[in-house]
Amino acid sequence: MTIFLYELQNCIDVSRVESTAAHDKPPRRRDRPPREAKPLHKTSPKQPFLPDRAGRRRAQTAARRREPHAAAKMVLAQLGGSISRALAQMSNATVVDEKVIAECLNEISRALLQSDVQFKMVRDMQSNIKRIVDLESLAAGANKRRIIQQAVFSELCNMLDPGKPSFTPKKAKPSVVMFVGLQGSGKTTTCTKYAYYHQQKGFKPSLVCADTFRAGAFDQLKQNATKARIPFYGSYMESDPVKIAVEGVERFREEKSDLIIVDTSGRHKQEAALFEEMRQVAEATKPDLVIFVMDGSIGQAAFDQAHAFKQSASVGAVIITKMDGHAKGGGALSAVAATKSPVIFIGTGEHIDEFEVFDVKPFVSRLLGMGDLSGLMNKIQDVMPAEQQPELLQKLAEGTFTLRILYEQFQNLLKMGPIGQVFSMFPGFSSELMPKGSDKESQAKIKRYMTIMDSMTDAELDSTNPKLMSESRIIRIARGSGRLVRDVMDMLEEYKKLAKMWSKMKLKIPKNGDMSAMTRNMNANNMSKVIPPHMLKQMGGIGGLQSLMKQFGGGKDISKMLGGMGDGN
Ligand SMILES: Nc1nc2c(ncn2[C@@H]2O[C@H](COP(=O)(O)OP(=O)(O)OP(=O)(O)O)[C@@H](O)[C@H]2O)c(=O)[nH]1
Repeated sequence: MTIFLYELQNCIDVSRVESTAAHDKPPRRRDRPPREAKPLHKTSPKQPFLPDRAGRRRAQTAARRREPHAAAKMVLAQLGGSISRALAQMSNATVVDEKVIAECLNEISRALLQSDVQFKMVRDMQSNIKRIVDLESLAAGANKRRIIQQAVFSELCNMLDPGKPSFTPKKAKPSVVMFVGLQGSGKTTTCTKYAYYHQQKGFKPSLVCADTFRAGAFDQLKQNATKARIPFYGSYMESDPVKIAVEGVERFREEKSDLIIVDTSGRHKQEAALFEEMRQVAEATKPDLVIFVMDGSIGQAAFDQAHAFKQSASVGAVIITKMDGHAKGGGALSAVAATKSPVIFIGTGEHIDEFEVFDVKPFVSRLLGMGDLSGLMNKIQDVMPAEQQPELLQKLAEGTFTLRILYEQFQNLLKMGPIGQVFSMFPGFSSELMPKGSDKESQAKIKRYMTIMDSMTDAELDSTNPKLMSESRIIRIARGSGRLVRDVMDMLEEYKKLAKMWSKMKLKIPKNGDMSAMTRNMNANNMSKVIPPHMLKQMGGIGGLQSLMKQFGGGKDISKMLGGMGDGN
């Protein structure tokens, strides 16, 4: 845990860097009539050409007209931050009376409205909370802040939960799932992620590319599907998406695929003809589920656009993409309201496995800065195989914090997903606290360190002797990894700091091998010595750390988290 905390704090320190990722999109087919300016949400790296200055100005004006409240867009993390602040301000008040509660609710409503949530939803939420928090009927001494926080929590959960689960595919029973969404929302990428997720669960998925609108769509799907070894169907020549969809579905039904995924063309709200095409594909393939893919940054326009899709195809579920880092996602609540369908997954990166099942309660809990400890524990247990844990503890207890251990922990940390998200799983933290871009920067830093370590010998990786790293070795490692000598020295400095921290932990492994006894000495005082001061401050000092550890369930769960060998395990 300390390693994770330490690495998390390193992420907060890093300065913002611009992403240089480029993704060129092939030009659209020439046989289509020319289209209007691209929608605002289209990611710039995918622009097929760079318009001249006048063209850019025209596009910007058009974009502003389409999204009048773009400036008011708030990132989801900011929404959580605003709500948490409103609640915190209320708890600072000496007496919680009607006026204080009204102010707090107004503050929360303002934050929700600014995050693109529909006015009616906000108004309903406000009156529901007022009903729950009826001051007169509350017993004296009741923790009003907690009751209000709980009410806000359950109201947000209600907003995100349409009350009916979506269709879920069953193994060995053929289902057709059709993906719809705006241009560039991440539909094609998400189709493959969805197929891959189910393939890992034992399904036999297949992909049909009925996107005949974007010239590169078939190649993109083909490439992704090939990498994931998922059968695909599409055509370079055929321009009728309905024909391709029907042929693809038939082919894969014959091949006994139990999850046939149909990718359709990207839409823009105004393009009525394309909406009609989507309706025809749905009519011809009779999907069991239509999934609306929405870019997490769509903002204010989310409700109307989701509503437009719902009207043209019977949307049964929503997937929100680009929720990694600081994606704007206030519209998620509106999309659920507009489609009356649940969010089932979120996309957390460009890679195939950067895809998470969406669970309403942990999500809202993180949003409100209440953390998601069970999610965090699951994540840690997922990435650190149980059989590795006792061995790691044993080594740490012996004071052998080697570079190899650090390398393995880096691997685990990267597997845990975007660091901002891991961060928000700690109660009291919000990913809002992290500077923009720091997620990418910290991941890049970890990968850089790992590249350096890849150029080390086994003896160097397993050594605990700091003197081993002589000048000549450092120069050799820098040359081998293509990095500067200074980079290697920086990495070694970080390693030394961590090694020192672990030596302060003074873990004692009892002779009888009872690891729980060892982890019991990880009390708040002990832990506070190894947590970087500004991180400790954010946690609310030793008191905050104590309550965090209590929430983990004391030594027992910490031992579970660290070693999976606590009492009764
Ligand atoms: N960071 C991040 N990028 C994503 C995510 N999902 C998709 N993308 C990226 O978003 C861009 C658009 O994705 P596509 O899958 O091509 O979008 P599309 O909706 O199929 O596009 P059209 O065919 O034009 O409709 C690509 O660069 C993807 O790599 C995500 O969850 N996180």
